[in-house]
Amino acid sequence: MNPLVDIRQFDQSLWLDFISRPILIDGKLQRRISDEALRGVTSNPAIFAKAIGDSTDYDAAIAALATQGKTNDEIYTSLAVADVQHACDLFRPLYDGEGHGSDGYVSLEVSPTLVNDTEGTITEGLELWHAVNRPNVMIKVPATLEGLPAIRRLIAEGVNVNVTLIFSVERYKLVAEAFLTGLEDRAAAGKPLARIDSVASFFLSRIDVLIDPLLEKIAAEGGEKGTLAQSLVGEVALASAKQAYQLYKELFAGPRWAALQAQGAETQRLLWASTGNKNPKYDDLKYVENLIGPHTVNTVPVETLDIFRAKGQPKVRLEDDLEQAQEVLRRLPELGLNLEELTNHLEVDGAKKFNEPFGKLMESIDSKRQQALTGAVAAATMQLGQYQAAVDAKIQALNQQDFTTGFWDKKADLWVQDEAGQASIRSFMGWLRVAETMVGRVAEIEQFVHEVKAAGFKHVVVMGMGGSTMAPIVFKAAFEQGVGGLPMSVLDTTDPGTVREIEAAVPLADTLFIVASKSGTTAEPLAFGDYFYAKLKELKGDKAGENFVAITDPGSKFVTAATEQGYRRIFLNFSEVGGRFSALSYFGLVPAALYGLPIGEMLARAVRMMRACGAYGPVAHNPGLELGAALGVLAEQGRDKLTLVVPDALADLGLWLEQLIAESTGKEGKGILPVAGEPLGDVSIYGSDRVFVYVGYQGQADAANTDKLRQLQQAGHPVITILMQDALDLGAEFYRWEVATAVASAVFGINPFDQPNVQAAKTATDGLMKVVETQGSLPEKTQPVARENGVDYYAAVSGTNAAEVLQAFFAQTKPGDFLCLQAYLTESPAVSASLQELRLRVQQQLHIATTSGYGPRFLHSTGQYHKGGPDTGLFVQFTDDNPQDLALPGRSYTFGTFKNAQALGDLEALQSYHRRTLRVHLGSNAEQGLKTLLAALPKLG
Ligand SMILES: O=C(CO)[C@@H](O)[C@H](O)[C@H](O)[C@H](O)COP(=O)(O)O
Ligand SMILES: O=C[C@H](O)COP(=O)(O)O
Repeated sequence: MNPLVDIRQFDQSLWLDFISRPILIDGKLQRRISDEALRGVTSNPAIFAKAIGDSTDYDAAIAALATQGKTNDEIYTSLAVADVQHACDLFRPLYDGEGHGSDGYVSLEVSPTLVNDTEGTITEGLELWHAVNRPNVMIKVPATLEGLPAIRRLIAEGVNVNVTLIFSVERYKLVAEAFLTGLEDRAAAGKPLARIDSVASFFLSRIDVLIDPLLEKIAAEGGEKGTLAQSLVGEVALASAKQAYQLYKELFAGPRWAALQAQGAETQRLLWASTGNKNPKYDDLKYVENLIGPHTVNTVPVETLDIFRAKGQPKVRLEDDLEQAQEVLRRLPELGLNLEELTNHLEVDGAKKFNEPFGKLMESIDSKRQQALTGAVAAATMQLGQYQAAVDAKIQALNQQDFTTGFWDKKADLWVQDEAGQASIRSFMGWLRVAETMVGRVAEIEQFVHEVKAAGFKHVVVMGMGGSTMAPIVFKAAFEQGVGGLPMSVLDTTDPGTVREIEAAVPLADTLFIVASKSGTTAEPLAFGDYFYAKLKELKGDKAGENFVAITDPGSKFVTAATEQGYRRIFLNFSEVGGRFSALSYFGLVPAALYGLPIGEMLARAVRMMRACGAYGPVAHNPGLELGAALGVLAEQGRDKLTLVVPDALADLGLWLEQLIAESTGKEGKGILPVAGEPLGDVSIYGSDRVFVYVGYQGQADAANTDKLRQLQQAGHPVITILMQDALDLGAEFYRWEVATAVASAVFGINPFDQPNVQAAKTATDGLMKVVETQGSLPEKTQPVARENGVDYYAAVSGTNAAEVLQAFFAQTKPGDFLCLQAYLTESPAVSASLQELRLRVQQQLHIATTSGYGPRFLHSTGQYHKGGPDTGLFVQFTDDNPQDLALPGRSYTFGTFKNAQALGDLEALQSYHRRTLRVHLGSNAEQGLKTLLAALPKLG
């Protein structure tokens, strides 16, 4: 038995007189709707003042909006509208459902400063109605004399109106009249009347708060009047409500009403407001239990609602003792109390009670806004030596051409001149402002996180390739798991050993699997999804879908598949945001939030960088443009190896930067090669093809790196340093680097947003998989040139043993070349250490840049540069026997075969571009095989 539910049998609707972002996010409001028959929400300026001004819950959003240049009013409206929209969405099933009974509404009030301004109220009422853009919002308008014409007009416009601040039966009559006339105006204009709902909010406890002390004073004087006064104490509010209800019944009967009703009109129900008891002598439920009557609403504060749940006695009482109620109001004048005058005072006071907290709220927003505007983005220090003049000239030229304005206007001719290229560029520029859009989606994502935790999930696995998983990889390394977050793993390889490791490490039934694929057609994430879905099916049968979430573009085929498989949630990203530019969209932010990171703050920092880059008006220095111009000019002058130096915790930032830079710029034989994970060595080993970029933290000494960087700079190498305040600045840095990459691409005159060679490799792999499906295995076309100690060497060079093949292969090196290690192996510390050793030896002996990546991850990243960039790479591909292979459910091949196809497809692609390649097959034990190779490696150079 729950009185909150039982009260429904008396056709009384309970609404909640409160809103705040936490109750929207943490599921509390949803639970009240689903479990406790809550049927609506009212807000008012004082409620928002408490929610926003007295908490830090909205601070990140305020900072982001402030940085966008919004005024205090705009910030308030944006926050309130977002919350009301969110609440409206939670009530939408009720509103749309058959038993809606005119419920399912959320009220949003016009500014309290408009209390005596008819036109202002109409304008703002319409603005809020359109801004919230939900059929189940009610716009609250005060019942002042100036408010009445606004009510009529808004109703005539088809806006749902909650008339607030009604304190007397006389005024209530005028309110109902405004409503009826509004409906008549609308009918006369030939517009429909159905589903235009309105409530008249009659304020109760405040009446007793005002009148009781006056009565008590008279009572204290004694005599007949004293006795009468004593008998009226605590009776006036309820008596007013009862009389108003009788009037309601009268007004919404008879021919006038019948004519409107025939056109589908609903009555304007009475809503009891101010129903939290303020007098400790009275029962806490005085203004709830006594006002239960058919077709009425009571908006109840949280505490009162909870008391009603605990001990409420629902029963119709609104028409009890009607005569006595009339008597109360009739006899007041005998005591010299003029109710109308007194309630006028309540109206003035009511306006004040909203205006004062609202004023304080605006002051608090103002100070948070000012504070946000003082925040600066991390400065990039550029020590460019002999290149400084050329870079400065480029920056000046870009500024003269007003590049920043053109950039924000999406002028594609800043990059390429052909029409098709320009159209493609324009269609991928959604990333420019996606962070702003996501500021408004933080609450939605955080609500999802609460839902996932409430459902008992203990772990998250993000599965995808390239841009769809890079940001989560960076977050996992750069941050500790956040308070209240879930442990997170990322799967971005078809390597069966790694799939097994993840499967063994997570509690399957309690793990949430996120399948992230923009296109929804990439073979790897679909395979991961199929594999783990089959596992979950074994555990949970038809409920397997509960453990799956999709992030993909609208309209992708994957949306249909995920829907059919009953995925818990599908987040639709934005088709105009490309994969490697998607860190600040659902792809990065959903995993980040599940991992417990404050995504609102991260977005606020990103927006700050947007501002610095000119998103909200001209800037003297655009940090994204300046970095991009420097990288572009340096690359054109031969410094095309961007050597990234970072403290340990930021190691994986290199993966993200590699993809962004290599995949965006590595095409048409041009590009910048990101070199990540190469430890800094002696100055003498570096050629004149390097630019060094250090990304670290302010105030955190990193002497080993910074000393070496100083020496490099003194030796004439360009060095760029960016020092973040903390890891949350990654939001800003993602943005800076995205702009810089786009600008560097403009310097080269290429389209930064396509990846033709990655697509070609995907297509080649798909072709090979078709061969596997029809013939049962991959074609084995070549024989090794050498075979030694269980390791096979495949190359175009000749040699009779491993050392000779390696010698001949590396003998092809020219200054300015780079070594690229491609490991289609299970990632492990031992494998990584051997790869690092190989890099180091080559770097020290041949003085070339070295890169290393695990396959197939790098195919979706640096793979573009390998084939599309300049012909300066020496590629060593490592494969093994996939000793721990795994079957793929419903397919004729295994993960291992899939991975082999990817390696083979890419090798063929590299060779078709005449790249220098060496494939080393390590046999059944990759760790051992790598050691064998290192032992065979002769002195080079
Ligand atoms: O929306 C409404 C009425 O429509 C309510 O939020 C209404 O403003 C509140 O019930 C009152 O402001 C609360 O008044 P009180 O309990 O502070 O006297
Ligand atoms: O960087 C993107 C990868 O190629 C994956 O693409 P996707 O998100 O469409 O699956």
